[in-house]
Amino acid sequence: PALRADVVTIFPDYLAPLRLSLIGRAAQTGILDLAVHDLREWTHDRHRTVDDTPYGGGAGMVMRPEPWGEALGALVPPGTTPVPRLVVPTPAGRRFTQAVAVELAAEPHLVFACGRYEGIDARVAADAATRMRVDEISIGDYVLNGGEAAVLVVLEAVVRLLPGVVGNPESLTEESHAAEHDGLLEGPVYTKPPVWRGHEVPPVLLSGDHGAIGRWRREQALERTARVRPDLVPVPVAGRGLDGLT
Ligand SMILES: N#Cc1c(-c2ccc3ccn(Cc4ccncc4)c3c2)n[nH]c1N
Repeated sequence: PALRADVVTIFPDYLAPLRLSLIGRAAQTGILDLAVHDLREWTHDRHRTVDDTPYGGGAGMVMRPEPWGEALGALVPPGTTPVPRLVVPTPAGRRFTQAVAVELAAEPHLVFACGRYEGIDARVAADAATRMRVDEISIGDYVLNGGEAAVLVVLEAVVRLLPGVVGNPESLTEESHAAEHDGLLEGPVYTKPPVWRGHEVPPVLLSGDHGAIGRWRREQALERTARVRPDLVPVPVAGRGLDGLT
């Protein structure tokens, strides 16, 4: 497979959508080797306890280190090659961006640790870091109840970049946030009919003049990016100007 992904969670059913559509097909065709594991497999008490009260007090519960240590030890036994990257979703992580998705898509093996409660005992990541790269990531500046939704987001963004997953790989270079699109947002898209409820498709798109169409699309991307995400608009670099961006 191009990518092996292990997901450890106390809610394995939450990852069921990964069996659908593009990601599901990638798993079916062997591009992706996906395994979802229930953390409680690595508990030994009658109640299969995965959490406990936080040292230092405070609200909520913290995930105990022992089950995680055993789970990661089972999934990444000493001597495992290639050494996987441990991806830990957390509100306190580095921002997950398309550039990070490209980085992760180059990895042969990813292990995802889905936390719940107030998070995972910090010693789990510290201990794992002695044996593998640990990447704490956040999918955005809003608060979720756990890491599972983040894993769905990250895996979708990563797997679609793998060769053979998306029908037309060219589409990956023309989309919003793609480096090949200078990180700009895409402009509007249209299909048949040429007029719908009185709304016309911009005539240039029906002109067959591919130079004019390319310029129009560029202009639309710049205009939309400046309006919706001014932070993404490239600034002219001294001496390089906006080559090709105007
Ligand atoms: N990625 C990502 C995230 C999360 C996230 C991820 C993992 C966990 C595990 C536990 N929680 C709950 C919690 C813990 C501490 N503070 C607030 C909420 C999580 C939230 N929230 N928002 C994001 N963008």
